[in-house]
Amino acid sequence: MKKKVLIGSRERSRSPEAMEILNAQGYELIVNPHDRALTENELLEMIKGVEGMIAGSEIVTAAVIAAGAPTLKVIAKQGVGYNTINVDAAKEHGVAVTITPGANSKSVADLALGLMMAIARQIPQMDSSIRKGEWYRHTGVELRGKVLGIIGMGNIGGEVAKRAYGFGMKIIAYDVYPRQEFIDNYGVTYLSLDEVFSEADFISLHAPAMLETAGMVNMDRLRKMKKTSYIINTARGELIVEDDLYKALKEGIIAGAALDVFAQEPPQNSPLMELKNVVFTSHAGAYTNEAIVGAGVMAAEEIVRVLSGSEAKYSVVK
Ligand SMILES: NC(=O)c1ccc[n+]([C@@H]2O[C@H](COP(=O)([O-])OP(=O)(O)OC[C@H]3O[C@@H](n4cnc5c(N)ncnc54)[C@H](O)[C@@H]3O)[C@@H](O)[C@H]2O)c1
Ligand SMILES: O=C(O)CC[C@@H](O)C(=O)O
Repeated sequence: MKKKVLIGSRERSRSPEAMEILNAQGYELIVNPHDRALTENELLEMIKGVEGMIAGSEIVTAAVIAAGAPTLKVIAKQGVGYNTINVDAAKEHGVAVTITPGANSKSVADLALGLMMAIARQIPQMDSSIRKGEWYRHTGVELRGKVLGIIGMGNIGGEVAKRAYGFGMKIIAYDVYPRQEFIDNYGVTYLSLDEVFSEADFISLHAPAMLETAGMVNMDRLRKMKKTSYIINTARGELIVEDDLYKALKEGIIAGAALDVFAQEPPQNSPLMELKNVVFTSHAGAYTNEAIVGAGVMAAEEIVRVLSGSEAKYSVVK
């Protein structure tokens, strides 16, 4: 009997290269027919009898993993933020969970810099004002000479530092594991979390969503920031207390924000939408042709490794 593999990732994040790798193994592919994340009910149906799964942004709950057991052997996240997968349940059922480190870091870093420039020069605001027939020149600020604070200096944080260094920014960072290569290559100075918040002109978040980071950007930290400073979040919505950010933006405690990720996606009736000093993108950091192919291929290779009896290369189940 053919081994079944569920492709959970939505249509536009699927790469033909990844599908070819799986097809070449003779697997039967069960494919998410939608251009959206599968719901829990859909997953509960589709996971039955499946041995491997490529996961996109859908939430893989304990119930879904239990419904896939004991056939399910591996869930390969096409991406790096595995807070969407119940890893404890996977461990309990002997299911490997893998990620694709580095595959989308350049794309996310490009977007973080794009957002930084968008808020520094008010690019979206000018675009919408011209469309209304106006001709208003916003005065912005240069990135050169400004202090960039990076929270979470891993693969994406490192790529952001590389780009910001090219722009002549001074880079400070907070990470639980400082890396010498970033000090040597981009002159990064590691500081405490509170020092980064008080010294930065721009803060870019790149830490994973976990107990220790949930709500790390709250009113206490926002009040430590300069009134002229900006915050950019391309990591996870859980890192920011959105009500506090709204208040800080509305009351001029900070100058602006750019958000690719939200506590609830898509955001529903968020007061942030009323504000002019915020720029939004739709969790699109990893949505480039290059990252989709890179991460898709890495995820497919993990499925093949595990289903052919080898060890996964990038397992997150300890
Ligand atoms: N917007 C998007 O589409 C998108 C795409 C990819 C990743 N992401 C998010 O970005 C995050 C980072 O991705 P990455 O590839 O750089 O991962 P990574 O593992 O390479 O880097 C994460 C860094 O955060 C550090 N860290 C861990 N705990 C911390 C803490 N309590 N405080 C500060 N730093 C801490 C780690 O030491 C590591 O250096 C992912 O977890 C994911 O949630 C978002
Ligand atoms: O939800 C997605 O498809 C993007 C995944 C991305 O956020 C990641 O963590 O790598």
